[in-house]
Amino acid sequence: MEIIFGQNKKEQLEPVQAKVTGSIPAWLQGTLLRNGPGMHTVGESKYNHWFDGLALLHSFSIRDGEVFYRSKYLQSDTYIANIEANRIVVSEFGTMAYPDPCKNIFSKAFSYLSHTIPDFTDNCLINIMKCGEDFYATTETNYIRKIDPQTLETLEKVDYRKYVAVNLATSHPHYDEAGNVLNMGTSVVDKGRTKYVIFKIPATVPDSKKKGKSPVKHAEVFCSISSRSLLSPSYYHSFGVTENYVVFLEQPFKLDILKMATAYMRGVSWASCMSFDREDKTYIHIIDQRTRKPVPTKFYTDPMVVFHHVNAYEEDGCVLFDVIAYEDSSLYQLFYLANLNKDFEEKSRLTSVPTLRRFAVPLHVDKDAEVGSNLVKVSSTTATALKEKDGHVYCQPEVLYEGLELPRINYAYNGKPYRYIFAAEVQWSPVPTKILKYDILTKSSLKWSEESCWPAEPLFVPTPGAKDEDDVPCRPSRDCGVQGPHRKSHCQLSIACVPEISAFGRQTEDNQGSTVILRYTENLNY
Ligand SMILES: CC1=C(/C=C/C(C)=C/C=C/C(C)=C/C=O)C(C)(C)CCC1
Ligand SMILES: [Fe+2]
Repeated sequence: MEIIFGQNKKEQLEPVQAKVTGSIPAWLQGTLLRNGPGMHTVGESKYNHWFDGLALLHSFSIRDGEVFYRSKYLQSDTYIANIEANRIVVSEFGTMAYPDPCKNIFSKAFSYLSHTIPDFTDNCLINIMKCGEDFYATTETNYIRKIDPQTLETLEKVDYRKYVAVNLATSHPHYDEAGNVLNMGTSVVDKGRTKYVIFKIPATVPDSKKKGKSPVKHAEVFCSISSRSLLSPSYYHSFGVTENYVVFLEQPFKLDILKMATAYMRGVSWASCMSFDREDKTYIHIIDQRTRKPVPTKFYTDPMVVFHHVNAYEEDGCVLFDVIAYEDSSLYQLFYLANLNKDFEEKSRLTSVPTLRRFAVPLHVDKDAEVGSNLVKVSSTTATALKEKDGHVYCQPEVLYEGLELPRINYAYNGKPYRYIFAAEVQWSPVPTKILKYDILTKSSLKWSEESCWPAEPLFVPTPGAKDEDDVPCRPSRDCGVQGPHRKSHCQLSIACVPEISAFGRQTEDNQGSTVILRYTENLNY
């Protein structure tokens, strides 16, 4: 296992034809871009954490039932500095590194309170973001890297801070129908304030301003929320949107800015500056997109750790939102490469299973409502919101499903009432072995798995012109190749099962690496 996780992956610069089992429907055309860590050893030095690895870009070009795969390392300043020095010289999430004294491009790694935050890595390994016609590799620092989606070449480095004051930003932005990007970031100790900043990147730039301008240069602050604490803002990996609101969880999984400011001197990683406070609460901020202001009521729930929001929508005066939640922050712990050893499947166990929780937040709190009464009047959920003496509202979720991560939806339903979640099934081990289609209405699920296969984040691709949320209209023997009496379920799931972070892993017999497979899951066992 250690070999599979920690082994440096070879680039595949020339497109190679993938072996396709089953048949890919004729309408599934285009290029799927993926990102993830690919190199964990440089010279003699090794990263400590799987999320530290140097970004390897993957592309799957799908046309006429054929798939061509290629991959290329992101030529970030971090990658180039490491390769030139033949050792790790830039700090990542779980590894503190010291620059080459001669070429110290990332040398300003500590400073004082007004410039508390050091210069971070541009090893953009987490996701790919589309801004207008441009594609960017992203991580959670202030840097993003433009890439060429065809050749996977690395283009310019963009520093968000030039346009919006954020030191950190999520890798899970939202997109509206026109392709405008909505993202969130944290601005640390800026003019005496630490705040969460919601910002927009327009999909298109007005003609007059077009010359050489990428949409990111037109990023604008949409609104901001003060952090509860100047020196310990919450860590967050994603957020939710409905048609009119933004949902932000200020969770008790926090960054300690003073620890971060001294981490370089103390020789400890950024990860060691994050902690989960199980005595604290999770604050739920609901921001009205029309007024650009938070709904004034203080909503909160029990302490939890959320990485992925699934979806959110408005119903009967409430914002309903679904998240994958943990009881603590042990997930990050498991991805230390030292833990991903041979006994990993037995020994490396989560201390809580990721659960799908639905929250209901009442938008208008009746002043006359009795203390202790449930303000949620939505019949579709058992989630509650109890009014308290001080006017605060305590939200308790409905647990919908236990054991899933890497959730995706039909994105046309983002922010809207929806029914289906596509995810990876995760029980006690952080490595998924099944793909899941969860039906929120019937609370039932369908699963796919195959021996020695580790599926990654499944992507839902709707059939052009599809009517149902999960629809792949079935044209017997044409698209999905299934003969005889036809059930829609034969080809119901158009999942392109490919890696979210690192290559889709099929354990090879000699355990010497992973083969990339694109699998059209027409053989889901319903
Ligand atoms: C480098 C760096 C960071 C990197 C975080 C990363 C790389 C997070 C990856 C998260 C993933 C992949 C979550 C999946 O659920 C921080 C802590 C933001 C801040 C300090 C600098
Ligand atoms: Fe993620």
